[in-house]
Amino acid sequence: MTAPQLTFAFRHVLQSAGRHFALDIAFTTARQRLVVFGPSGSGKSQTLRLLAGLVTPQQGRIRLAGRDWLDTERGLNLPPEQRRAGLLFQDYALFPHLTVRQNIAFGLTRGWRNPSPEAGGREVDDWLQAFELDEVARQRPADLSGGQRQRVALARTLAARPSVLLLDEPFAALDTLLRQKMRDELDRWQQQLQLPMVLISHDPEDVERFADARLVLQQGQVAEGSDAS
Ligand SMILES: Nc1ncnc2c1ncn2[C@@H]1O[C@H](COP(=O)(O)OP(=O)(O)OP(=O)(O)O)[C@@H](O)[C@H]1O
Repeated sequence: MTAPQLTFAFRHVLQSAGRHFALDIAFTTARQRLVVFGPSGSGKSQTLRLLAGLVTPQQGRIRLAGRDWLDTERGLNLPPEQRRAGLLFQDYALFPHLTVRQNIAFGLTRGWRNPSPEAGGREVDDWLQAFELDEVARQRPADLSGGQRQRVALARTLAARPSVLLLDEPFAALDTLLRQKMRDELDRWQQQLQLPMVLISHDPEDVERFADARLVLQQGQVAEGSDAS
């Protein structure tokens, strides 16, 4: 039997301005692609932030691809840079002052504050070509279409050679046609690189396309968990 790709359990209470939200989730899957689904405010983004290590839960464990990332009982908590998660959010978070080439090179070189305009050499050339971005390599994000921006963001994420992809509504800002194209792109790259992937979405088509395993959240709890293996 194959070892589970991903297993996690969290208990975490968020508090601000007199409101609190409790997340209490446990899930295990042996599959590579997990879609986290659920209504607005059910705790999807918080789950992703906890997986990425941007937030530490009051209590929790995470094990991914044979490696422990977090075990609060043992005092283990790998910082985000050691988890090497490739994060992609719906607003893409591209650097507005850097060109397309520099944005991708930033993923590749991790830690360089200002990649030079020619940064990244051959490897960035390959990513530019793979995502059909050669012609806009010198443009800045503000001068790109939504689909181009999305491709830059995905190229930058993949160029950093992540150990896992954590994607928060990555297609939400795209029109239907582009969304379809970007789903194909992601599908292709995920399979080629064999990267474990956690994708958050409200969109049933994402579930249809990517959910080898599915986790449905409701008010911070597991409403339904299924693993197709
Ligand atoms: N710092 C905080 N303090 C208190 N509550 C918070 C905090 N951050 C988020 N929340 C609450 O946690 C809940 C879950 O938020 P989360 O962003 O994970 O939802 P979501 O399922 O991703 O929703 P959406 O689909 O709208 O993005 C929400 O009710 C939100 O108001």
